[in-house]
Amino acid sequence: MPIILITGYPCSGKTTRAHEIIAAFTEMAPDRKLHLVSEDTLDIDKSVYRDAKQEKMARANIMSSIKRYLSREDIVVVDGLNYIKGFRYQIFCEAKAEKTTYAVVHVGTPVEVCQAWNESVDKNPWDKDLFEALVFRYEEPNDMNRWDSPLYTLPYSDPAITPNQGIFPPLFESIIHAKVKPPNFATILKPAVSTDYIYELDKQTQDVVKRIVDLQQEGGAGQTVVVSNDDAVMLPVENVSIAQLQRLRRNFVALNKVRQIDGGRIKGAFAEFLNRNFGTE
Ligand SMILES: Nc1ncnc2c1ncn2[C@@H]1O[C@H](COP(=O)(O)OP(=O)(O)OP(=O)(O)O)[C@@H](O)[C@H]1O
Repeated sequence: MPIILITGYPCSGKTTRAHEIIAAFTEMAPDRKLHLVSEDTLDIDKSVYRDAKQEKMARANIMSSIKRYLSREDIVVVDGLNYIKGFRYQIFCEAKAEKTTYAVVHVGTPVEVCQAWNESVDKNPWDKDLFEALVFRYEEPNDMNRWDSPLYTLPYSDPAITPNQGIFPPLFESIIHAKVKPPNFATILKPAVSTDYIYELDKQTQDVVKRIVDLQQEGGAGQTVVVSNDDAVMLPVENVSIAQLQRLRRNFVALNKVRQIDGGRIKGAFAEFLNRNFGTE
C-alpha cells in the first residue's frame, strides 16, 4: 500500500488537496484502488487535540486504519494534520515494513490564510485557541529526514492538482514507479573490532540516553528524540527510569560489541533498539 501522507496547518486545504490527488490517481492509475484515511472518515472529533490521551488514541485509530488497507498495490492517502514528526516516522516505518513506496505532501498555506479560511467555514471550524495551539505545536516537515521524503510542498496559490501539472507528475513517479528503499542494515559487519569502535559505541549511546533523560526532565515523555536525519526515538507516555535506560544501553552495547555497526549508524541502530523495547516502533 503506497502511502501518501498529507500534512499542514489546520484548515490549510488538506482535504481539498487530498481529493484532487485521489481524482488525479484515479485517472492516471485506474487499476489501483485508493483509500482515504482522515479524521472525517474515522469520525475523529477536533476536540481530541485538546487532550494528550485522546489524541494518542486517535493516532492509534489512524494507524490501524492504515494497516487495514495493507496491500502492495492499493494507495492510501492519509489526510490529517500529521504534525508530529514521530507520527510521520511511524507511518513511514509502516510503508517500509510493507516494502512499499511513500511520499509526503505538505500543504504550505500561510497561517493568516488558514485563519481566514477557518473563519469562513460554516460547519465545524477550529476553535481559535485550539487552532493557535496546533499551529504552535506543528513540526514542519524537512526532506532531510527519511520520513519526510520525498517531500512535495504545495503553495496555497497553486491551481488544483491535475495529472499533467505541478507536483502530480513527480508524485506519481515516486508512488508508482520508484524503487522501494531496502530496509536499514543497522548491523553492517566489518572485519575487526577496534578500540575506537568500542569507544564510539559507548559514547554515542550515552549521548542518546542523556538526551532522553534531559527531555524527560522537561516533561517530554511521549515525545520524539531525533538522533539523526534517518532515525528517532519515540518515548513512551510514561517516563523511562535512568536505571532502565542504562540497562537497555548496556544490553545494546553488549550485543553490538562483537558484530560491528557502521560508525554512522550507531545512534540509528540504538534508536531502533529502544523503540522495539519501548513498544513504540
Ligand atoms: N485553494 C483554496 N482557495 C480558497 N479556499 C480554499 C482553498 N482550499 C481550501 N479552501 C477552503 O478552506 C476550508 C478548509 O478546506 P479543507 O477542508 O480542504 O482544509 P483542511 O486543511 O482539510 O481542514 P481541517 O484542518 O479542518 O481538516 C474550506 O472551506 C475550503 O473551501
